[in-house]
Amino acid sequence: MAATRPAAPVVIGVDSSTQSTKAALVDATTGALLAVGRAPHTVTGSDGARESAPEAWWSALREAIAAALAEARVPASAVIGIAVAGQQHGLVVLDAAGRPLRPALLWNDTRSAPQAAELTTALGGPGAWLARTGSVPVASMTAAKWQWLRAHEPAVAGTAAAVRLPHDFLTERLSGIAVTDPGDASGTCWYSTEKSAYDPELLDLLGLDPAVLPAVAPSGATRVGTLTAAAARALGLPGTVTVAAGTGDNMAAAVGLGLGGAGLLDHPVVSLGTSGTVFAATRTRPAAPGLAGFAATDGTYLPLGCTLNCTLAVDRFAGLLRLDREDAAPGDGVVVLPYLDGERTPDLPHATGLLTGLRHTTTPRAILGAAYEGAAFTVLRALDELLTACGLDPADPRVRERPLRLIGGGARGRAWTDTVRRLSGRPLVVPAATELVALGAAALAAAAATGEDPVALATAWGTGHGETLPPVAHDEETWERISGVLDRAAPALLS
Ligand SMILES: Nc1ncnc2c1ncn2[C@@H]1O[C@H](COP(=O)(O)OP(=O)(O)O)[C@@H](O)[C@H]1O
Ligand SMILES: O=C(CO)[C@@H](O)[C@H](O)COP(=O)(O)O
Repeated sequence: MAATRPAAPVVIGVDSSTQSTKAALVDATTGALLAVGRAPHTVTGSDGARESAPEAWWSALREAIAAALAEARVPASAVIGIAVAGQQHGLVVLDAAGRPLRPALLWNDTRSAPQAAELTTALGGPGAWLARTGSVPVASMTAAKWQWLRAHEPAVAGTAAAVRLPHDFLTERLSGIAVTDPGDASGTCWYSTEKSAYDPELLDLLGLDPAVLPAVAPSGATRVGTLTAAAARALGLPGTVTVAAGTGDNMAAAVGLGLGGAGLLDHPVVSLGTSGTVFAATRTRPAAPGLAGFAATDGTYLPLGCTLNCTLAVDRFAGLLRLDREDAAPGDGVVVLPYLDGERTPDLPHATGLLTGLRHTTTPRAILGAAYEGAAFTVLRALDELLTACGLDPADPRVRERPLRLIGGGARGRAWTDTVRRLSGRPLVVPAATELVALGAAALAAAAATGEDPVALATAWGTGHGETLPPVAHDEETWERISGVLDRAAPALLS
């Protein structure tokens, strides 16, 4: 019979993202990853709609934790803390008993684009929003989703006793406490990153009663309570387990990478998942119209660019072409703008995919390669915007030689890393740990249980360490070709 592990204290970091829940079981002292349990999510909807059932996230969380505990053969009594990091922005509306009134409207649901535009105008334009929230409303932001709900389902909006984000819905299921954190709150567009509090005038504008919102835990204060008796029973864990405030998935990834706000533009991060994101930790409050000016978990900031079409869109091209996702060649003059879900960066919510540059000699592999190029270009262009907003010249060789950290499911793929290297011309650091969001959540959980600093813990654990891939020549020809197609096509893709 195999020996069981000694019961050293462990923590659970949960990544409840768009496509799945991942639960990382981590040694609270060394940061060693003992096991990862997974459970898939279902996303429904077409023509811009994207919804998931919050109860299914709760079931997936239970399933993923049970799988991780079983795999590691760790006794439940060893668990001392838990934290949830979730996909950002989703609108969860609950009745007075905490039951969802309808499926959640997800971050990549673009039906709220008209409401985002109306909100932008109502406050006096992008500058007014940037000054208060750090972000201009786009379809992804929770405020736009709330307005969509008020316009299309007023009875549901009118009866909502609680309004939550995905991660704080789950945190409340665990702890019984209605609490969110500054990072995820900053993705609502009703939280002021200037004042570190909900903005009463914005709540008025949105007709939102503050009583339906969770409290915002102060920056850096991660402990909110312990498991409720019902949650402890459902998870098979002791009721003494500390529950942390948790955060949004991108903020948790920053914690997992040990990013905490000091001179951190040295290491901008590119995440390749359902969303393509680019972010960096900064000490100054960012404000650029094409970016989200999020707060981080610790009182610093996390300016971020986010695309709607990354790994899923490219996998769709591989499926259509009946190719393996790694069976791609450079685009060879073909340009794909893979905006199958509309797009957020650039703000083209009604866009559809575009394919141009075909010849008799074009191969399926080149079309797939062009899809990778189009998706990577869109993320990397947002990186240039981010660097510019932070006062850096993206073309400066001293800036170009700073490594990008590449994370998310796509970072495991050769075609992705090759394409990002070629289109960025930058060195890449690919962390050996694949579940940076869950590991960041685990650091938040360990910090909540022990009182230590989560970023310092993740740094000591070394979760961000990985192989450095040297730069390859920047493929300027492909970059300029895609850039030209996007500039010419954008007016047509607007409607
Ligand atoms: N080995 C791999 N090579 C390339 N892509 C991969 C690999 N494994 C997973 N992926 C991609 O990762 C994506 C999921 O990434 P993940 O960061 O977990 O997404 P999310 O957090 O949005 O749910 C899938 O859409 C898939 O395309
Ligand atoms: O909307 C954003 C960031 O602003 C997305 O990054 C979501 O947070 C979803 O993340 P993934 O499921 O792709 O990890």
